[in-house]
Amino acid sequence: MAVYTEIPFADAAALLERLNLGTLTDLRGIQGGIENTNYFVTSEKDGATHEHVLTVFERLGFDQLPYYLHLMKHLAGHGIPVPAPAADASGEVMHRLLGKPAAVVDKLRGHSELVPTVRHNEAVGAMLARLHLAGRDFAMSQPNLRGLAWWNDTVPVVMPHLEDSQRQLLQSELAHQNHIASTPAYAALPRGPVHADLFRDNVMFEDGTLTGFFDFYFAGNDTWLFDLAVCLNDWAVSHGDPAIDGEHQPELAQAMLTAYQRVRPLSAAERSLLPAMLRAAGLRFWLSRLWDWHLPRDAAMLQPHDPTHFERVLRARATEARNLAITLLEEPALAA
Ligand SMILES: Nc1ncnc2c1ncn2[C@@H]1O[C@H](COP(=O)(O)OP(=O)(O)O)[C@@H](O)[C@H]1O
Ligand SMILES: N[C@@H](CCOP(=O)(O)O)C(=O)O
Repeated sequence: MAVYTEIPFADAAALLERLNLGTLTDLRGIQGGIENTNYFVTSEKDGATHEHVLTVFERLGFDQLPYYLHLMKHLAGHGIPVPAPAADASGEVMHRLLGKPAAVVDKLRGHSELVPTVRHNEAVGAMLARLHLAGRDFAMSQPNLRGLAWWNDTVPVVMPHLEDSQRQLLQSELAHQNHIASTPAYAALPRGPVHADLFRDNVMFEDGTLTGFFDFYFAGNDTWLFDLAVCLNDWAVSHGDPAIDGEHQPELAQAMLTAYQRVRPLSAAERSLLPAMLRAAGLRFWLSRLWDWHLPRDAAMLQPHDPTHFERVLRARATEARNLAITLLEEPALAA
């Protein structure tokens, strides 16, 4: 479940009224997600029915949210299918409900594809590249708050909860990522606003067609390659069966990479650092899952994901990443 804050009907109705979205007719808590309180809201305006998503932010504060909400607005304005946030009469897109920050965004059609095919991965790869290009003239900047600085702060916090082999993996990977971040090749990576959490459950499809990317609340300015690596580690690995969980799925990875590069070919620096970024993306989500698992801020408020899946992903990427990336990038279709 993901309704941490119960929103009274009257409060939601008053907010919709203020946003000129009509009269609230239905308010349904959404069972899904782990970070925020989400409701589907239905309203009537000028004889038509409208659907939106009302989010109350449980972790993020009033300082960080403008970046995410304005990025969504910017991308939607540039033709990327992203839920646009509703503004009040003064143009403000961040609102307040029960003392917490809140937003109302367009409801996307369709559902998530948890077992994607090559077609789904092609659609996501192409749209991700379009998103990166569309973000180039976004005026605001905010670091990826789950980036290297957070990894360095958080590794010592989770360390006491781990077994020796896990400690070793975490420490050596952090050292590797600190080294990579200091190299000229890393400095040469193109960057801009990135989603940074574009997992299968943050993309909608309807009848096989991509209808949108959502949940931008881990977005930030970072390398485009890191964003692509986050996607590859979720959309192109095995899930579920413990015997193969976390294994690379070459056909799915190839589909995403090829489609991405048709829109924006990777630079030489990006091609050389794909293995390192696949590891970085594995580390990022293993670490956040460990942190949620072992150090819940409030047990009643969090539904942590299983960290072991990303431990497997990281171990696999750390041992195979170089060969894997070389194979992927040597495909004739991708040769520069
Ligand atoms: N804009 C949207 N359009 C349609 N459904 C949405 C939208 N935003 C959220 N949802 C639904 O709410 C669920 C939880 O949202 P999510 O952003 O993943 O929550 P959290 O940030 O708490 O992890 C999603 O799985 C999806 O079903
Ligand atoms: N995608 C992350 C967790 C973030 O949760 P979300 O529901 O907001 O996408 C993970 O799988 O660890």
